[in-house]
Amino acid sequence: MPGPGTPPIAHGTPRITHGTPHLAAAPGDFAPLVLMPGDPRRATRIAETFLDDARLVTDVRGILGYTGTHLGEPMSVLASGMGVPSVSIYATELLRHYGVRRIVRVGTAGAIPASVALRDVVIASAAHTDSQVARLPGVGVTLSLAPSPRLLSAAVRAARQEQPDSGGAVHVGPVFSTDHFYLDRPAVFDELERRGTLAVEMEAAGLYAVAAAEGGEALAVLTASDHLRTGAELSAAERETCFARAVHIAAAALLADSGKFAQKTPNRNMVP
Ligand SMILES: O=P(O)(O)O[C@H]1O[C@H](CO)[C@@H](O)[C@H]1O
Ligand SMILES: O=c1cc[nH]c(=O)[nH]1
Repeated sequence: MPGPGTPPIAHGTPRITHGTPHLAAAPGDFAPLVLMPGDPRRATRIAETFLDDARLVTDVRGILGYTGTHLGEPMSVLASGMGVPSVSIYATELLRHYGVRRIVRVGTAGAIPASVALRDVVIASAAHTDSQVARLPGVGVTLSLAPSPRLLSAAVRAARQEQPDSGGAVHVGPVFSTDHFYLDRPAVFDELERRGTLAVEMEAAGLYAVAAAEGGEALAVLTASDHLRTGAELSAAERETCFARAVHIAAAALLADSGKFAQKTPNRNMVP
């Protein structure tokens, strides 16, 4: 308990003595560029297949984080868990305390319109949401949650440069980040589809909101793992493996003009 005269520790601004409340990594353990899948097992797979010399840097709550290099550039991968609160915690701690500059989510999503097929990639140029994360408390403002323009254009460039036989289509457009995985709301999806929304998932809006608040750059590159209209879906095993194209595009976006992202000094709140 704080003694008399001890300033209270605000919720969300913990006094850090060892890592952060949710990451056990030491200062400097994360690279400035981070790939962020939802699933910890996907984080391990990305570390094994996309990073050279990857080492585990955190495993608190089973949320696995690794750092290595990709094409010679330091790069990390950290799982986000599911939903806006979870991704917001990890993105905030990375950007605020570990000197991270860019985070690209590599997630799965449910396709909404018939034009998006299973295994297609969706680059989220905006994130609609039913989460409170889009509200600026007290001032009556709803935020437009959008990715970093630089990462978005780099991802689109990388998708255009793919080999013609590399798989299904790559789409660019708005997605819906919802707090509800199981709520059956066909009318909501009809309205969103009319407004050009390509897919539903659960984290992009939270990531974009945190990046805006913390001054970082973010993007979400999603793979359609199921289709809301047809009910078609990938197996759990395929969900784990079919994201390679999305990760290639995401890594290319992270590396855009990355020369300027030499490892930053970790935030002074971080006591080793
Ligand atoms: O596969 P990930 O990245 O976890 O993304 C999607 O899968 C989870 C739901 O099954 C949610 O996190 C949703 O956003
Ligand atoms: O959040 C998600 C992810 C995949 N498919 C969905 O329908 N929702």
